Amino acid sequence: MAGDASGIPELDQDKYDADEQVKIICLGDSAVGKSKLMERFLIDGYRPQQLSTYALTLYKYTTTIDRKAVLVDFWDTAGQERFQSMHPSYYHKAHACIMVFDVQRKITYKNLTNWYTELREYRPEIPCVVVANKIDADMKVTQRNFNFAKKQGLPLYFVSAADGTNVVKMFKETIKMAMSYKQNTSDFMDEVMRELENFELEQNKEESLQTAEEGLKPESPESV
Ligand SMILES: Nc1nc2c(ncn2[C@@H]2O[C@H](COP(=O)(O)OP(=O)(O)OP(=O)(O)O)[C@@H](O)[C@H]2O)c(=O)[nH]1
Ligand SMILES: [Mg+2]
Repeated sequence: MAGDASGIPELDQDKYDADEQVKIICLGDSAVGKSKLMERFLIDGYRPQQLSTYALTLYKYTTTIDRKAVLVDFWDTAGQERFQSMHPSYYHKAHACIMVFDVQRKITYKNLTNWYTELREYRPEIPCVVVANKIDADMKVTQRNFNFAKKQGLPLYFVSAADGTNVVKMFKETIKMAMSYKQNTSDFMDEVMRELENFELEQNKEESLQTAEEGLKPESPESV
């Protein structure tokens, strides 16, 4: 189990001035290159040293889609053999998933089935992409058939965090999928959550109006 993420405060959307906020999670065995892919996308860089992610890392990224400012929270973790599975809060309210394997290690491809099963337990409907990483090590792999993605009807991207091939394309398309999921979801629980959020917003508005009105009331003669 990864570190308990439930203690993480909700990100402050206002602070980033975003119209929308989406959460994208990353899954896959240890050392498939999850963190390096984030690094490549977010800072257009890549440091080859081996550094395993400790429990959970959160990256924030802002972009504009259809003239809307979008704040993306990328969740990266060391999910892997060491922990077997993720804490449910990792999946909580995620809008898309990037599932990575290493084209050089067959076991990481086989384990996609386990990651996918767990993902669907918590998030049955969110868009998910399959990412075949490290193609720089052997370009021939792009000719091979990776049937898992096809069988599950998921998009498959051949990428390299080391040289950057397809990294931006994969992330941008995933962000778009996350946005469109958020806007058009038919997931019942998500609808309920959205209603609740709207309800809370309305309530807060009413409360602050009330406070403002009270502040405007003339002081009663007794209090003078
Ligand atoms: N050749 C090659 N090596 C890569 C690529 N991406 C990552 N690596 C190497 O693979 C190793 C693991 O990369 P990480 O990004 O730390 O893997 P991770 O999936 O985040 O691993 P955990 O944090 O343990 O879950 C590092 O030594 C990287 O340099 C790639 O595209 N090509
Ligand atoms: Mg990592």
